[in-house]
Amino acid sequence: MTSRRPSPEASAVNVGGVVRDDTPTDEVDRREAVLESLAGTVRELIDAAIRTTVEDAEVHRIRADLDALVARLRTAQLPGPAGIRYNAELRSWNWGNAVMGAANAIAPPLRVVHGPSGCHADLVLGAAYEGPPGLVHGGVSAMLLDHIMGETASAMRRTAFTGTLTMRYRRGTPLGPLRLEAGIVREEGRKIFVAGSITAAGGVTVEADGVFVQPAAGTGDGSPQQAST
Ligand SMILES: CCCCCCCCCC(=O)SCCNC(=O)CCNC(=O)[C@H](O)C(C)(C)COP(=O)(O)OP(=O)(O)OC[C@H]1O[C@@H](n2cnc3c(N)ncnc32)[C@H](O)[C@@H]1OP(=O)(O)O
Repeated sequence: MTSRRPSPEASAVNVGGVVRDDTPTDEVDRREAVLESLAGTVRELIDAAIRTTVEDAEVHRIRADLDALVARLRTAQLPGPAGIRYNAELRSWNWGNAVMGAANAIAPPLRVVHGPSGCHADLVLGAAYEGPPGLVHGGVSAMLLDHIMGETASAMRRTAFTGTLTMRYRRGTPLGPLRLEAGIVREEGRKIFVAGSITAAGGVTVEADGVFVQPAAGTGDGSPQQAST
């Protein structure tokens, strides 16, 4: 059975940087699952490439095989980054997002759970996220907190950009299972103040405070309320 792919060039209308794309939701879901599966394997590849100890000649043979696979993927591709798309049902998708993009093997990926008092996410970080030996890179911690705090500020109903993000690294964050949490502290006009944290087995490792700013009316990015940046 053949299946149609979401076809951004055919049906996309650009609305202020976010693209209206009338691909039906069931096709978006199907394609997302396909790309997510590919990203999972590429994520394994990244981890394996970091940790392999096979001999040099084998590394060269594997690289040649991978070069051929990359060429096959590039026979049909977008002209640039994936961006954010949404359809008439306000199903949005941002498959290239650095933190939670379904097609992005660099993304951990983050699965954010929205609750009554904020958001949380459980994830496991492996060798690809190392900074100090055995510990999470500080920039990765900031990236993860930026995202979950931004989602918390946005609350699935408004656009809010990171204005200022302040990190306190209390102790090293070990690679492995982690929990991210974020909650709104207060709001003042267009500013939303958010607190966030990373917790590992031994307790809190990183705390963050952020000011997220809703762009002034008429200067938004045109996205539907639930589109993620
Ligand atoms: C479901 C959705 C999920 C979404 C998840 C998103 C997670 C990811 C979040 C990100 O990473 S967003 C990408 C990183 N951030 C950016 O690229 C933002 C770049 N900067 C901007 O777009 C603008 O500078 C910004 C929207 C932040 C503010 O521009 P405005 O023109 O709206 O600000 P304006 O000068 O009118 O100031 C409005 C208020 O915000 C305050 N403000 C402005 N910039 C600020 C800043 N940078 N930090 C703190 N406060 C700031 C400013 O003082 C003022 O406070 P008061 O009302 O009390 O006077």
